[in-house]
Amino acid sequence: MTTIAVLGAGKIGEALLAGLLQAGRSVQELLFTERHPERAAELTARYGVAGVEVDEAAKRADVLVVAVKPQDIDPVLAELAPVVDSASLVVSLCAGLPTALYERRLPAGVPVVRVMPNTPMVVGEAMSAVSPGTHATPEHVALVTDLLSAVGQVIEVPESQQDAVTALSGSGPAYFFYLVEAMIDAGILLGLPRAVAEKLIVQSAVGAAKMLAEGTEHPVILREAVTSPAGTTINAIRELEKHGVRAALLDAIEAARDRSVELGKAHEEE
Ligand SMILES: NC(=O)C1=CN([C@@H]2O[C@H](COP(=O)(O)OP(=O)(O)OC[C@H]3O[C@@H](n4cnc5c(N)ncnc54)[C@H](OP(=O)(O)O)[C@@H]3O)[C@@H](O)[C@H]2O)C=CC1
Ligand SMILES: O=C(O)[C@@H]1CCC=N1
Repeated sequence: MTTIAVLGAGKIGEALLAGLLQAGRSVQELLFTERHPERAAELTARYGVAGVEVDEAAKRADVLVVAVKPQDIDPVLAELAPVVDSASLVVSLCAGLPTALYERRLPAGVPVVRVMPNTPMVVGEAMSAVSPGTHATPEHVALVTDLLSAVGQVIEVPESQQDAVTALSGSGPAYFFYLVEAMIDAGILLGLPRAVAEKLIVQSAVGAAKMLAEGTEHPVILREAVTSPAGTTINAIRELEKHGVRAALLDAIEAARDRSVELGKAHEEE
């Protein structure tokens, strides 16, 4: 039995707990820490998982998953430093934070694996990218990969690519939700009841995602197949091009990458 403690069970930490439970992990294999007792009580009531202090998490867990905001990392590392050693495995889900930061602040030899997951782990469809730090062995990577495979797909990338990964798949679900939200609004503009607009767009998204996931055709071919000569779709595409939606996406994702780099730089010291 591998015991996993989530340090900071906010949105992504809760998604991980929920996804692991959904995938068949027992509540005895999971722990979490939270700084507000009300939040801890809410999570325990919802999932049956125990909320503990950091020292107990370090004592009982094989894997310590850090899931606090990057801006909140300093006190977490200060709490972890006296209670972890090279037998622990620290997994960071934090955007921008390099494994080198953990290696500087924790005792020598503590293995660290940096992961960028995303929230679809609640439905077993996460995309997670893992990168080992200096002291993480292939076995550590395999353990983390195995853990995350229960809640979605996992790839290994060089740590130098993690800021780009964060901008693409870490934040990616938000871009799709944003587009869906805008398309539902378009349905309202055209006079459809909200519930009807939602059903039409959500099922279109599910269908399109399934076709993409099958991977038999390139996205361009799939789009062309919808775009009939002198039909409706090409009129919409012309408007999207006119409004620079493609360029906006390139700029948006580049900006997300830059923010990830900046979050890491905030801890570039010592
Ligand atoms: N949300 C997402 O889709 C993704 C997030 N991430 C990364 O995951 C991390 C968390 O993000 P997210 O879940 O969105 O953020 P949240 O703020 O929702 O979650 C962080 C949680 O950690 C708690 N916390 C903060 N400090 C401590 C501490 N010292 N001890 C225990 N708990 C603490 C926070 O409490 P409080 O509410 O009091 O601040 C909060 O509940 C970030 O680093 C982010 O980059 C990675 C991939 C995707
Ligand atoms: O917005 C954020 O900073 C986090 C990291 C990736 C997704 N959410």
